[in-house]
Amino acid sequence: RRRHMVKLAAALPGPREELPGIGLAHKFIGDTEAIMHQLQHFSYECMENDGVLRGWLGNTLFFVVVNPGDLEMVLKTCLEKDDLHRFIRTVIGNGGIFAPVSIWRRRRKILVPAFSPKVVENFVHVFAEQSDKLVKQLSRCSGKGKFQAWPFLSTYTLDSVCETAIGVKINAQENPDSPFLRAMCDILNMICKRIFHLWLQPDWLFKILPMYKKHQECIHTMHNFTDRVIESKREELKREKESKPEVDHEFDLGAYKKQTFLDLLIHLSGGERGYSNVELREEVLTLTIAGTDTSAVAIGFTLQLLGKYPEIQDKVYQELCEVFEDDRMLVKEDLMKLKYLERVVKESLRLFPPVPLIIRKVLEDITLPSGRVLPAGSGVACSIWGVHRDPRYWGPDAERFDPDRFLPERFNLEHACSYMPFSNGPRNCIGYQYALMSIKTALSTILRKYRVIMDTEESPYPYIRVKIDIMMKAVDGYELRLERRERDHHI
Ligand code: HEM
Repeated sequence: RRRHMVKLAAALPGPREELPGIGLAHKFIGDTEAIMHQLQHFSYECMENDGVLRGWLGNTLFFVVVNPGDLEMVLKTCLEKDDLHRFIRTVIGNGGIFAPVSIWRRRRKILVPAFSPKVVENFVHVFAEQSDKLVKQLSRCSGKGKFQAWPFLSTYTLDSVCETAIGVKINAQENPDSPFLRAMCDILNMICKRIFHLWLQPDWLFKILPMYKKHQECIHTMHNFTDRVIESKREELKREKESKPEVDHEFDLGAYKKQTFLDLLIHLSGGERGYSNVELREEVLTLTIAGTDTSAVAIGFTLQLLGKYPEIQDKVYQELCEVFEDDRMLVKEDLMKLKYLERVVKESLRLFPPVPLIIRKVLEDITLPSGRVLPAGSGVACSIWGVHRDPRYWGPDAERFDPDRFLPERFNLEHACSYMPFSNGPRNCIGYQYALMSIKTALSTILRKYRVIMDTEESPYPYIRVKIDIMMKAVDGYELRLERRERDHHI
């Protein structure tokens, strides 16, 4: 099988920097900014090689793919996640996102109705309340020069996810030192180090390092917190059932409109005979991890882009003035009206996708629509960063920040996979509508109150230094300045 793999690999172009024996491993020893830079570099090299590039990492064979036709096939047929994801399983076990396909199928089926638009739009009031808190927190920094927006944005998304997923107000925005938040940040950082630093990968070695103790403490904190919430929810449901035995407990989405994901998962999986407490914890933690940093990153990049291009920010503000005639809280009907803001967010997700690449495993040889063959046993890195910036599909000004490319009359992509910040196919992001609502609510609330100021970008091609930290994040922690809008109480 290995000989077969080597033979097929040799038929495809590889990067110039490959060394015998170690392949490209020497290219990934730098910090997370250097690693992201390499990944971008391979994506561009991949574009030059007709959309597919191979590379060895030690003994493991990987392919980078940016051809949208090929990507569609990979995302449809290769559903198994790469082994690198095993490090995150120490926290979320078999939670949907990285679970083996055999477990994932059932869990996805249960999760789909919980994310139906009818359920998700009922969370908008949570996003609006949390955005209001965010704006209050930001007032401490407005008019006081540059500051890092990241701690404000990530606590906004964590508070929103915790309230909608488990119904608990953890108040991370007011208490950024909360043990759960600290544990989540620390564990994600350690997992990222393990993914990219080969020497931290063997379990036996990792267990004797000082980092291991902290790793276990973080897991304990996160599991303990979630377990307590689940136990109290079980008791609440039991009490409810005892007090109203005559009520029909059959599941009805309409009746559960105001419920959290935890309520929905208990009911959709079959109530007392459904998910065990461990399965519930795995699913809840998956949603927390999948939904927190991703949306915060998207808000951060969009704010920085608007700071760099004030004329685009003015247009967003204009639209906000038209939709909000006074200083009221956002309601779900407003979101549909914010069409320009939506184009801005989509364009920001195109140039700065929070998940810049997805890695899947090839279990059987596959022949791609472009004719290339990926051998069984290899890994495929689907480069979202690459496909979003390929001039072949986005034109010669592919790297220009131009929200109007999403105008219905201009947006006519040949391939669905040319734009896929939320991935594509059966394992795509289940939370994309939730994410867009949360992002638009936060941005519209911030931008009604404040003007974002950055050094304006002379070039139409925005440059932001980025690193890979599970998600792709700005190196500077989303540094910007805020200035209060003069007519803040009456827009
Ligand atoms: C801007 C924000 C977000 C981005 C860019 C994003 C991106 C992604 C991507 C690219 C994947 C697919 C990975 C793959 O194909 O292998 C994914 C999966 C997933 N996302 Fe998101 N996501 C975002 C927000 C959210 C939110 C808010 C939630 C939940 C509250 C969420 C829950 C999930 C889950 C559960 C999966 C796993 C789906 C499965 O394997 O069946 N995401 N996300």
